[in-house]
Amino acid sequence: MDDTIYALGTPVPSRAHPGAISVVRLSGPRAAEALIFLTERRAFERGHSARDPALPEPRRMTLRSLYDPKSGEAIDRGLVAWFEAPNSETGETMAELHLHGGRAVVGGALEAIAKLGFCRMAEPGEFTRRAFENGKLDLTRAEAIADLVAAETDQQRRQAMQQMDGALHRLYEDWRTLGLRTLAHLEAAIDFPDEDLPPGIADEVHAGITQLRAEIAAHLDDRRGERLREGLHIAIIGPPNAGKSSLLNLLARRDAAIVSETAGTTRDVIEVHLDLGGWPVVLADTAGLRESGDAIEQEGVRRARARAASADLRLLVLDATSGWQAERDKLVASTERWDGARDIVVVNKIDRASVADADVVPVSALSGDGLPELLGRIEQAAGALMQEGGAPPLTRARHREALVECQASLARALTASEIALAAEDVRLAMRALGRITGTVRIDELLDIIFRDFCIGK
Ligand SMILES: Nc1nc2c(c(=O)[nH]1)N(C=O)[C@@H](CNc1ccc(C(=O)N[C@@H](CCC(=O)O)C(=O)O)cc1)CN2
Ligand SMILES: Nc1nc2c(ncn2[C@@H]2O[C@H](COP(=O)(O)OP(=O)(O)OP(=O)(O)O)[C@@H](O)[C@H]2O)c(=O)[nH]1
Ligand SMILES: [Mg+2]
Repeated sequence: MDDTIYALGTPVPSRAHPGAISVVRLSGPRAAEALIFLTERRAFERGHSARDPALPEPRRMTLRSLYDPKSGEAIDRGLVAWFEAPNSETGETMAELHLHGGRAVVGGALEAIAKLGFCRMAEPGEFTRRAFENGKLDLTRAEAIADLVAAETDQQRRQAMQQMDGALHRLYEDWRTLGLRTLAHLEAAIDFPDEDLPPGIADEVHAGITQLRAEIAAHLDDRRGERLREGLHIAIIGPPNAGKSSLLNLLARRDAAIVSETAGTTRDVIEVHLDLGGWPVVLADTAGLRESGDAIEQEGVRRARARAASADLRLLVLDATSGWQAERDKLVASTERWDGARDIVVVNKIDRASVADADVVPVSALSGDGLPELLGRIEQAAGALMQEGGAPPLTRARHREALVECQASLARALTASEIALAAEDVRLAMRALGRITGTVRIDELLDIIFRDFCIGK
């Protein structure tokens, strides 16, 4: 944390995408000093102090030339700003160089900083990690920043923003406060072993733990957040040759899957990522469902069934020209987790046979007829699955694991044979909760979390 770190905060400029502007950020005790040496020609040789009046007012963008500290050559003329600790993103002194985009400018600026000899390149996520270390944000907010940068759809961005505002942090800290209050009751009872528990305390402890368990259980059941981060999984299933791959290509607007008149063309699961009405979707095409003597096709059918079972939503695609009602009844009955109220039956090839049935969505993957209606139905089903409630959703496997551990400890506390053991279980449960927000810090965990960030974040 004593180091002054620096990194390019914008994408690496390439020949194809030089970028109009590139931003380099520095953070640490010598960031302001670096800015002086970079913006005052020859100051580096002469020597200068961070208190030098040549620094612009903090938080004020100022147009300056940027010089190589060794040669004195001008590298660029751009806007610079600095932030005085602790009033910055990281809580440390920070400086920003807003350069012209382009590889030579950015390369020259990074080299110039390196030549100062007292700054080093930042590790992935190191800026955000410093913000965490300096108490600017908790781990759930730090993770929300990574999610915000990764967000590709409106709904993903909304969720990340909600988490960045501290919605999850508040939820988990409120639970911890409740648990710690219960723990205090238990500890009071241990400290006075000769006395009976005051009347009502045992009930209060029991009620507190039970309430906590119920709230955490409801939160664990809520898959909205993880679905939104990872994408809603939709599986296209149906008999061979019904036009499943054709439909996937139509929805993806590209030739992602091979289409042919031969039944049994698709064997592997083929995934495409789509934005359907703001919902991130992972749409999967699968092998046609039929009994087959071919071992490879059989494996494809096994994968298709597995995908149908694990998906959040299923599209059953049938062929309008060949007894689709009987096929539908058979496949609906044999598909695990089929939900008549939510999953969608699509009857394809209506360019060749008309379909009048209010319970199915008629389409032609060939002509595109019925596509708007199908998209409407999918968005409606996605909306129902992701229905926004008041409580912020669980968003990460890391949080889920800690909450599952918390639940197990609370369950043990309820059945513990001694008060001291119950107290220890509640203490463990609260440690698990504290790990989510970082209130209980574990260095290895921090390494893992911030390693997944991009450099410069
Ligand atoms: N130029 C620029 N744009 C950027 C960033 C940046 O670092 N530089 N950010 C990088 O992520 C994001 C903004 N995040 C920021 C978070 C906190 C502070 C900050 O100065 N916080 C102070 C003062 C708060 C205030 O004035 O209300 C503080 O917390 O004490 C700045 C940027 C997005 N845009
Ligand atoms: N007339 C007509 N033909 C279609 C339509 N959709 C698909 N086809 C044709 O039906 C045949 C099968 O299409 P695919 O998309 O490969 O069918 P599939 O369900 O993926 O088949 P498998 O991968 O073998 O299970 C191809 O010859 C397509 O051109 C449609 O809406 N109308
Ligand atoms: Mg296919």
